[in-house]
Amino acid sequence: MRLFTHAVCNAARAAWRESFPLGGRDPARWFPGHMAKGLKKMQSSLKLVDCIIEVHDARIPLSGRNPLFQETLGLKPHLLVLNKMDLADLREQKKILQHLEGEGLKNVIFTNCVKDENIRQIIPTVTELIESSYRYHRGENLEYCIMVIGIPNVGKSSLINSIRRLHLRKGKASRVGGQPGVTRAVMSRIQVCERPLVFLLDTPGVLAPRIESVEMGLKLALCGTVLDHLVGEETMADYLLYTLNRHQLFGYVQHYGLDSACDDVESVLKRVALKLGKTQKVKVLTGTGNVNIMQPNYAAAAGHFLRAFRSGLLGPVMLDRDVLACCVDR
Ligand SMILES: Nc1nc2c(ncn2[C@@H]2O[C@H](COP(=O)(O)OP(=O)(O)OP(=O)(O)O)[C@@H](O)[C@H]2O)c(=O)[nH]1
Repeated sequence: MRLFTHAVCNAARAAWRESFPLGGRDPARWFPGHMAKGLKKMQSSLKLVDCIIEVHDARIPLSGRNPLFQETLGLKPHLLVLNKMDLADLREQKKILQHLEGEGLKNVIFTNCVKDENIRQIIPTVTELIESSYRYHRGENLEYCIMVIGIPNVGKSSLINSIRRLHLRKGKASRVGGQPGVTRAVMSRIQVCERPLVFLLDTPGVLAPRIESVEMGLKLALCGTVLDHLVGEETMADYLLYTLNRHQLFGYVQHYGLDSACDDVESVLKRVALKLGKTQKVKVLTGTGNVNIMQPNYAAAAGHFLRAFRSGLLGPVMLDRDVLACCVDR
């Protein structure tokens, strides 16, 4: 423990990169441009639904949402669910809510689908929202149909399963997976509650057609909304390291048994690889011919570093801290 405290003190004194080298990267190449079909299908199902639940990742509450959702599906009452709250640093929750309210989003709930946290609030909130939006009482026997939308891998299917588990005590109805793109089509209605009678529609994740900046692209990639190999695991690991250091989140030092925090991704990944025994034989040409040497497997180490972050082992993170810092307190 003393060792770790010492390492953190060293880290706090160290000079971290002020910015991340973004030049030459083209996020347009990371994000697939074939999601328009899903959005069209969602639009055509819109007449069947009373309300929209938009799920987004609580680690990026202010960025990366698809603006087309508001444009094409914005006619219906809208609840924003910021999921994966267990992985997010929510110390500035009030500021986040203020900022979202400024954008016209008054109905926001933070959830954790793994532990069913705050899930109980969803049905009463949406039914109240529907009743107040349509300004008439729909009666006891009517059913509600709600479409669940969002970018890939934010937990749309998990949310549906979680609501269903809580209200109906039934198992999974929608497929869940750690990779983006598990749900590929707008699904048929899934009953999630008996009283009131509520059906949810699961939909495929739809990313914005254009990513505003490289940094936003990297944040979206860290949250797993795009396949890692399209961005490059080592680039993502470097951006993760940069973010953790700037936020003074030095959990990775202890997690990987490093001597101190460090801003050089190659050194960190080398230590990660050695600790995990992830080394590989590489042929090197020397004056006496080819010799085999053992080298750290940087790709495997980067993958491990990303998985540790995504499962919360490196501590909760707020990737939108820079955006929040620009928000004016009201
Ligand atoms: N830690 C944590 N993980 C979650 C939470 N909700 C979902 N997950 C995980 O996130 C991953 C994606 O969940 P899905 O429910 O498949 O996400 P989706 O939005 O339906 O994904 P697509 O089908 O790609 O659009 C899975 O590995 C889930 O177990 C949460 O609240 N906390």
